[in-house]
Amino acid sequence: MPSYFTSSPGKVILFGEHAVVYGKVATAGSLGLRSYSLVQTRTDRAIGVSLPDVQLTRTWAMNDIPRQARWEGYPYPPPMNEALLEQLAKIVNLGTQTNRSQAAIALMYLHSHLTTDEIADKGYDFSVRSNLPVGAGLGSSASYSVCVATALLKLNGHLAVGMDAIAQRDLVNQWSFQAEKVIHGNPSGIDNTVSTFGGAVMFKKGEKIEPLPGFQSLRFLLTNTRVPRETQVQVANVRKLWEKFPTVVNPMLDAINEISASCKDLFSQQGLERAHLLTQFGELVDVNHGLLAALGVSHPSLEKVREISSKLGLKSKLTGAGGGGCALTLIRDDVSTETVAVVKQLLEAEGFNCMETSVGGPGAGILTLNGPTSITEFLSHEKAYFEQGLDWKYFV
Ligand SMILES: Nc1ncnc2c1ncn2[C@@H]1O[C@H](COP(=O)(O)OP(=O)(O)O)[C@@H](O)[C@H]1O
Ligand SMILES: C[C@@](O)(CCOP(=O)(O)O)CC(=O)O
Ligand SMILES: [Mg+2]
Repeated sequence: MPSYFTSSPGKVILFGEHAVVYGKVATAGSLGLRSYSLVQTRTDRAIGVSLPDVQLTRTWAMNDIPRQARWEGYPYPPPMNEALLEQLAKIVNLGTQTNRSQAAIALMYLHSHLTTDEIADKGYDFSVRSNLPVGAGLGSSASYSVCVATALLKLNGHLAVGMDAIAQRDLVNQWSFQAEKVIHGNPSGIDNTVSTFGGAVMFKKGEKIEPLPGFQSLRFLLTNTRVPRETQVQVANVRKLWEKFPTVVNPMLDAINEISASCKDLFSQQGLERAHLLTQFGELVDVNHGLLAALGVSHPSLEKVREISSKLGLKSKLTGAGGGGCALTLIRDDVSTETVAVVKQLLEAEGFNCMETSVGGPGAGILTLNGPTSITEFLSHEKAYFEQGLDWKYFV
């Protein structure tokens, strides 16, 4: 049996986080930071799981994990099975609401549906490591979910030869959304969609994504405040505010929707000077942050990023669920290298972690290797190893 490496990117939400959960439009792009997974069969009917980023190494006996009978629409996901989730939480037995347990339950939920008799008879090892910070707003959960979905679909032969690239990615996207549901509760689907398909897009729940050409040329500084937070908690807090004051919150969500619409207008205006485009983009960044702060998802550390960057004339907003995690700062073309260096220095002096990035790279990919590979070797190599001259298939 071959081994499969899979890889999928994190994402950055430029406009529209939280509002997107309520059916509003959001704008997002894939990041250069990615997660990588390795899956390969065993011979002893066990599932070996190694997730070093959440400190989990554990082996389960195949017979201990229930498998679902085939359902209508197989292999596309059936509606979420809450009873199965509860059952898996007990079997996995890693506590509730911990990073490790959510990751393991999401994996087992997909395993339960996708594992064929042939693979169940052998067992498999599954391992993930990521270059993304976990729980910082860059979509590590979605990137992890896409790796799980791609690996299990491929291992079990569901990404059949002859299935076209779009259909394959659609299947991966649907299953990674299920895994995101296990981790987040009520995700919009934007993170797994961007991680699966890559690129820079406008996203609205239930609609086809719309590519945004031109975004690849934008430069951003990402600042991880290192203040931990969980997406699930931030999303639930916004929900409480919305339930309490719907007439106040709904217009705010509508306003956020219009930010993505205005952004799209900016990029489609013929002849608009780039300097003007970037200035206006920065103004939208500012407005979006203000609305998110009003929804209660900012944090003193995120306000600190805004204070420091605005002193040097730069616009920042929180990105992802907020409450800590990462902020995004637009680097206009006229901003000098020295200015960027000063901002970074000031932010890092606060204990934050900065990186420059652009958005819109490739989505999920698979690399098929012949014969077994050592997981230890896999885990000891950094990202570069996987990108050196290897024939990744991005389903295209
Ligand atoms: N590399 C990884 N290995 C295992 N689980 C991961 C990994 N990255 C993310 N996760 C899962 O995703 C959760 C974090 O998701 P979330 O709170 O949505 O933050 P983020 O903004 O990073 O997506 C973790 O608790 C864990 O369950
Ligand atoms: C807040 C939200 O819009 C994005 C969450 O992103 P992250 O998990 O913080 O990377 C939630 C969602 O869209 O499901
Ligand atoms: Mg997430």
